[in-house]
Amino acid sequence: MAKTPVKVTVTGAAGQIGYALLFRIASGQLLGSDVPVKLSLLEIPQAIKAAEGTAMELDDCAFPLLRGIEITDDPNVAFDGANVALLVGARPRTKGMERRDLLEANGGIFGPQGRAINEHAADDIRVLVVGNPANTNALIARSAAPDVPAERFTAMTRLDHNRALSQLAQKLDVPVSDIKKMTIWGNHSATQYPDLYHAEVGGKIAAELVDEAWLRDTFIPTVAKRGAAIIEARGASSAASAANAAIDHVYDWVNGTPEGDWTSAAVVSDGSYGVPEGLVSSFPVVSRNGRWEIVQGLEINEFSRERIDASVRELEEERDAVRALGLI
Ligand SMILES: NC(=O)c1ccc[n+]([C@@H]2O[C@H](COP(=O)([O-])OP(=O)(O)OC[C@H]3O[C@@H](n4cnc5c(N)ncnc54)[C@H](O)[C@@H]3O)[C@@H](O)[C@H]2O)c1
Ligand SMILES: O=C(O)C[C@H](O)C(=O)O
Repeated sequence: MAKTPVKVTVTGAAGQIGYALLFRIASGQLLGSDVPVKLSLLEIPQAIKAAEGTAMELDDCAFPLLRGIEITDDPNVAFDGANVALLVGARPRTKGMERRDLLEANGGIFGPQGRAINEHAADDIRVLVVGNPANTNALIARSAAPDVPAERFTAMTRLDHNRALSQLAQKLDVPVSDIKKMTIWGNHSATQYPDLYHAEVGGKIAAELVDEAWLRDTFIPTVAKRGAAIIEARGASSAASAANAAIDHVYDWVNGTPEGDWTSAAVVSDGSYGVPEGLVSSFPVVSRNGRWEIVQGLEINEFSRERIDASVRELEEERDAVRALGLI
């Protein structure tokens, strides 16, 4: 029997992540090689023409799973019947812009998008926020969508997770596939905490396989500041690796994480590990039956506690700032 196409809405579709993402979605890598998709591209009016150009290229790939492309500058149209929403488009920080201005400008994007999702998306909508500041943008969108279960709003820390896997694999000279149970805690920012006290390599705890100075002074800052290092090297922020992480996040969410392992995602906190309820914070998670579940019962040592708390404090400050602006 023919399957109904899944509607995937991508905002900021004409941007650099959009360009790295759309072809992979259309080829079946987001949801599965037997799942037909319809793409909806949301852009600002000035970028609609560029989005049309990308759509022409998508057509020219003749992807068997691609069942239609819609291009619009209206969130109510873009999210109408959407099953998956990838919120990539955001207002970048420009020269002279204060953090408050950045949060306010993004509130003007993610509030209306959250409302449009609330009113028009399909009942099974799943939202991944990529655009920065990703965790707090997800909080804003979620607050604007009271009728959508909170668990459907997530923000992306899978790129940080993948970066941590690669850094550790290179240090230990092992394939990435030998590493299990990596965790990113907190915010997608320089305060994030990549945790080696639960990660396992060949069944051994990773923190016991590296010296403490490397863990503290090299591993953590390299992972946490990798985004800035990419910008410095490329002259533009990460695009293909960010798109890859978005694909990994949604694929696992829909299809489940492998037994005996977990991944990292920023989800709405239920109070686990002392993270205040409602904050969108990164945790170790598994996906079962299409739902993220926070891995429970991990022992958190003092070193980890301090770092998780520092990142969560930053999330609380961002939450308080958007609350003061009336955005949540
Ligand atoms: N979470 C992560 O791990 C991660 C990693 C890399 C980049 N990012 C963030 O992702 C975002 C996008 O990055 P990029 O490199 O693609 O940027 P980009 O500037 O190349 O593209 C952004 C696109 O968003 C569009 N846009 C702006 N406002 C919009 C709106 N209201 N509705 C729809 N589209 C809108 C712009 O027209 C532009 O085409 C940035 O905020 C970046 O910081 C996050
Ligand atoms: O866009 C950025 O500021 C960096 C990005 O979030 C990244 O982690 O690569």
